[in-house]
Amino acid sequence: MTRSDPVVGKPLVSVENIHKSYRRGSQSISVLRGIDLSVGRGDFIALMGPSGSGKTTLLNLIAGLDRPDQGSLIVAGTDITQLGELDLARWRAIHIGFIFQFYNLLPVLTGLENVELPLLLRNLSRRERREHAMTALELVGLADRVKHTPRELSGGQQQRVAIARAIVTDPTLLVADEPTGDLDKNSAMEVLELLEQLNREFNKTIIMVTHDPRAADKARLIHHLDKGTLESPGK
Ligand SMILES: Nc1ncnc2c1ncn2[C@@H]1O[C@H](COP(=O)(O)OP(=O)(O)OP(=O)(O)O)[C@@H](O)[C@H]1O
Repeated sequence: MTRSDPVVGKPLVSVENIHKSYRRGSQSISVLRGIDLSVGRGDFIALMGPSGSGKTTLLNLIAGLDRPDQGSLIVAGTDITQLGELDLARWRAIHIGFIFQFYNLLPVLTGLENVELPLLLRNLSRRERREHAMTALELVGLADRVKHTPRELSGGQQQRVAIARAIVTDPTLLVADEPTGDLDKNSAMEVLELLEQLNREFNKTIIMVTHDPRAADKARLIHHLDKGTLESPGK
């Protein structure tokens, strides 16, 4: 990953008139109702809104984990609504780094092995994989914890391992769903400062779903979702 000056500009994510509903029995629940959103390269945005307003649904659509019923989703130059399952999975592996609320680390692997995982899909030697993973772990401040398994680490340390895993492939976009939702105040602040550093120093584009106003405060722009529609951004 290269260190660079912050550049906010050309949209990296362009969401147009997205609609999404889920079926529950015979009922159809409309979750997103005509969302338009543009996220610049190098931007850091927070998605806020009441529980059930559709934040995770929108994040998953942008990250290519789910598909909209209607609308276009241009992310990193590709209309991902047009990709088949296999191409979409390949696209995700190249372009998206995922950070989840509950870290989603594999408990039987060490921190280093967890961070190496996304690199198994790349054409790299074992040594190269190790070097890349070590660099990512150094960046998140965990070079001295690489042999620990997740249960030997605190929540904040586990989330930092998860962030190292998310950045190890140098993805175009980082998506974080409640990254501080399971952390105490101090660990949450460390994780947020790390995200802020990735955005400012490494120009990583970040979309973060959060309920936490302190987390949203770290973003450059806050978008509010309410009942499936987006309000004008504020900050
Ligand atoms: N796979 C699914 N099948 C059926 N309904 C779903 C599915 N995923 C989400 N929903 C429903 O869609 C609505 C929006 O969910 P979503 O998780 O996007 O909201 P959210 O704003 O992220 O909420 P929270 O803040 O509680 O995480 C909710 O009513 C939820 O129950």
